[in-house]
Amino acid sequence: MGKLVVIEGLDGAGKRTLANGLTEALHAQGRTVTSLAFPRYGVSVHADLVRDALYGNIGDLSDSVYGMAVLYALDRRGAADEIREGLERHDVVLLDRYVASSAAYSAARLHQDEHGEFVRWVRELEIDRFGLPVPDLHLLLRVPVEVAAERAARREQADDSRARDLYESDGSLQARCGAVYDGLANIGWLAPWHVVDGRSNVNFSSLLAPLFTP
Ligand SMILES: Nc1ncnc2c1ncn2[C@@H]1O[C@H](COP(=O)(O)OP(=O)(O)OP(=O)(O)O)[C@@H](O)[C@H]1O
Ligand SMILES: Cc1cn([C@H]2C[C@H](O)[C@@H](COP(=O)(O)O)O2)c(=O)[nH]c1=O
Repeated sequence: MGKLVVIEGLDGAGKRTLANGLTEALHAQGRTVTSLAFPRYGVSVHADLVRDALYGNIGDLSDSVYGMAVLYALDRRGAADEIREGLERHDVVLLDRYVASSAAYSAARLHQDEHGEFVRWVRELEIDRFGLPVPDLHLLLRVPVEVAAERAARREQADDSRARDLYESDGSLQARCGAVYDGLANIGWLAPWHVVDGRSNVNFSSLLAPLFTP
């Protein structure tokens, strides 16, 4: 049975870049990896509705924290079998964002913390009710909010298709979200968390070692 590894962090933190590095490091160790990134834009109708809402194209939908969270959750529910199959066939299923993204962003939008009502609700919905697989490990890619914002801004300049959405343009939301992520990591919400400093060079071997100790 493979390991379910989830990368979490702020918009622009460098999650995709870390996922690519980890995949290379796992391949270099002779291990097989399959990856998914949530929301699954272009694959899931729920994810595409999320994108429309994040760019203000579905009226007041994005005002509803729970409405948005249900769309994110349905996207993941639609991927549950693929994740389970991936775990049967591969050493690692690597996810760029998962249930903890909803916990962190939505709690931050509601000005709640890791102990709040929303975090409890999202676990009940996605894990208990939808039966989504529980991660073996979260990697929290931690960078100061200003660094993440600067990286997102640079990427926006370089790539027209990556214009910042409602959440990405909200600096105060990103700051609160960073605090909720820290809180989730602190209490080991849902699964173990390992904090990765996104400003230093990542030591992939030491990140991966705990996953494969006999
Ligand atoms: N360690 C790093 N140092 C400097 N720049 C980086 C680093 N990691 C990523 N970047 C750059 O920052 C930008 C954002 O990186 P990336 O797309 O990996 O972030 P992300 O967390 O996946 O973003 P999002 O959640 O918004 O999709 C990219 O332009 C990337 O090249
Ligand atoms: C999966 C997921 C994401 N979010 C937030 C995080 C981002 O601000 C946006 C879009 O994600 P992307 O990585 O920039 O494409 O949505 C969320 O609130 N809940 C989730 O479950």
